[in-house]
Amino acid sequence: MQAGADTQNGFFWRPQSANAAVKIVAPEHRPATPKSPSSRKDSTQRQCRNILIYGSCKFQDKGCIYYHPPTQDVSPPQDRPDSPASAAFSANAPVFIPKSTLSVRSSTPQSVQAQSETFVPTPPLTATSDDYTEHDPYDPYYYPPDLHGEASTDELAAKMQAMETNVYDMSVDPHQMGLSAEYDSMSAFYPHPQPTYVQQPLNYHLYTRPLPSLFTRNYFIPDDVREELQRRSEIIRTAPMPGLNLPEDLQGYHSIVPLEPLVGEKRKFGNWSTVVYRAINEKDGVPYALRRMESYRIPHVTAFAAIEAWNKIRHPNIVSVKEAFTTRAFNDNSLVVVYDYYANAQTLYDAYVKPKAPSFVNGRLQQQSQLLPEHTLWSFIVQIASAIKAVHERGMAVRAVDPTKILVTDKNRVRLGSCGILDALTWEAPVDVAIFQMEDLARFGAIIVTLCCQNVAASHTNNLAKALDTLGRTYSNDVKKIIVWLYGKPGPHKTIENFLDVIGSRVVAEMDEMQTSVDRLQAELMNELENARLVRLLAKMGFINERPEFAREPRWSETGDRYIIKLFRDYVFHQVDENGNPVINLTHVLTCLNKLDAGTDERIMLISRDEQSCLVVSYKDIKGFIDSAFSDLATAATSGRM
Ligand SMILES: Nc1ncnc2c1ncn2[C@@H]1O[C@H](COP(=O)(O)OP(=O)(O)OP(=O)(O)O)[C@@H](O)[C@H]1O
Repeated sequence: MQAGADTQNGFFWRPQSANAAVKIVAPEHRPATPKSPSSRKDSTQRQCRNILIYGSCKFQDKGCIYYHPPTQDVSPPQDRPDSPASAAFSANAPVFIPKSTLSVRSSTPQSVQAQSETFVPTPPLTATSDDYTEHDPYDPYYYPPDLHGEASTDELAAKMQAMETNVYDMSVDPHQMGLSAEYDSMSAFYPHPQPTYVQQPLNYHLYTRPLPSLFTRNYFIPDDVREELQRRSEIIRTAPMPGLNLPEDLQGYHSIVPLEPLVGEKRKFGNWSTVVYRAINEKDGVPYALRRMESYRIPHVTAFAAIEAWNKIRHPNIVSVKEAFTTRAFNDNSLVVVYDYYANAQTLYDAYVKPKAPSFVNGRLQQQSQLLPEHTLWSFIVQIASAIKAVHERGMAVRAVDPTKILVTDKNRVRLGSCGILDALTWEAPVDVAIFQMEDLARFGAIIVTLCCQNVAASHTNNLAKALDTLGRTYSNDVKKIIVWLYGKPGPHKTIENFLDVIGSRVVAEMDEMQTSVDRLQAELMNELENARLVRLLAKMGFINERPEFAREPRWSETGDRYIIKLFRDYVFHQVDENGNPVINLTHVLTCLNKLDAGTDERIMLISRDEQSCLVVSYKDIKGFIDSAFSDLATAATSGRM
């Protein structure tokens, strides 16, 4: 049923809610009586507004021309404009005649905005007749001269609009908004007592920066970041290849996928054959990397003590060790060590040392240049040094400082992997941690040479002189110095702490880079902050709106509360400008949805598609209608009716 179909009174009214649709009609032209050319002339027939508002009129006996009923007839104003009683009163009010044009469908009228509770102080109910001045009670667009001086109605409306924009920001000083004159004049208007403004609690649902007016790129996650995250997400979800004959369940891990080829030459870790798998833990649902040492029978449970020690180390440049166990699920005795999994990770060797296949550049097949930029090299040096320091400080040694055991898990982010395995495998051998720590430093030097020369053989001690000569052509003297230091003879001063002292300025530079990177990511996060909840809200509205099975249901027709949801959808998405062109304004959409999600008391005017009726309703009400409609749908779905 269309609005206005209620032929009896020309507007529909729903007693179950405080909202009322009001039919829009052309202004009624009352014939002027010959005796009263101006509307003021019949004012003695009309009740004085001061009586309605303040209970008395100080000009009653001083020439006020309006009707003053006997004292017992006067009931003081009790209802706030937004109270249900007041709303019911307004529902039965005379036909609403909009003053301004309604060519912009569903726009919030200024008259509604002007009702904003936050900034229009309610006059104290105890006000005496001395506190106000005489005014024309029958001009609904009247503003006291004090309030706006010489400003036009439009100017004042614009200021009210500005106040509306900041209505939720209680921290904003009205004087900063250029409203000082209005505020001061309002104080003069209600001098005794001053109205008290209650500080509302902050509503963080509204504290967003939804400023994009169009769907420009700047407001969304950059393509490269999104693609990388998407790729990782897909890799995590890749299903295991059929026919690999892998166990379905491995001590609480399932969906086992090998991360390296199972055919061909077996990979070696020292003397042991090894394979790395990705598997999902059934308890937490998180993917982990499982390194399996094939055909290895652990002689004693004390070998696991080393894994426990590694389990306690948490460092941003070390792949954390979760647990270790033995298994016969692969039809042999295997030792499995479980690590954190980094989707799409590469080893340092694969990323920067392994020769790449030649590729076509400008139509020519060319060898790909992989030369590591010096600032990236220093970043790797600082990160690896920091990881080694964390291990040495605990009286342990890494023992797996090798380009094939260091993972590149993000752009220029490296982590020591495969930690703890050698400790578990060689638990019986006598341990001299100091020697292992010296070895860590020497291997660290070898990694730097390998990265600079892109050749593992260059890092062998007998090739060092030639390697230094080669890398000296590309890299600074500082790089050469630290390589010499790391390859140097062991001694009490050759510690990772001293090494970090030597490269102190590079550490500071790396720290700056990290902070900048965190800032950048946080900025990205800010852009994405609201998306999740707004998408949920949009999904709800999508489920509710335009369901064909509800086409004939009374609750969805123009008299039902769910009709409001339809109109609200139009208000949010289908606005048109004064020329009838669609308004594509993302800011408007985000602002509306944020207010809807927060369920604010702010009221908006919804207008029917035929522009024959309008409805003033708060976001809070609309939120309630959407929630109830959606829960009805959900109930119907679960009970199998849909
Ligand atoms: N924790 C992990 N998270 C994600 N991927 C990993 C993890 N550990 C290893 N990998 C991946 O598993 C694959 C095999 O790892 P592995 O350490 O055996 O490297 P490799 O290049 O095969 O070295 P090697 O030649 O010594 O066997 C590599 O592609 C590596 O990126």
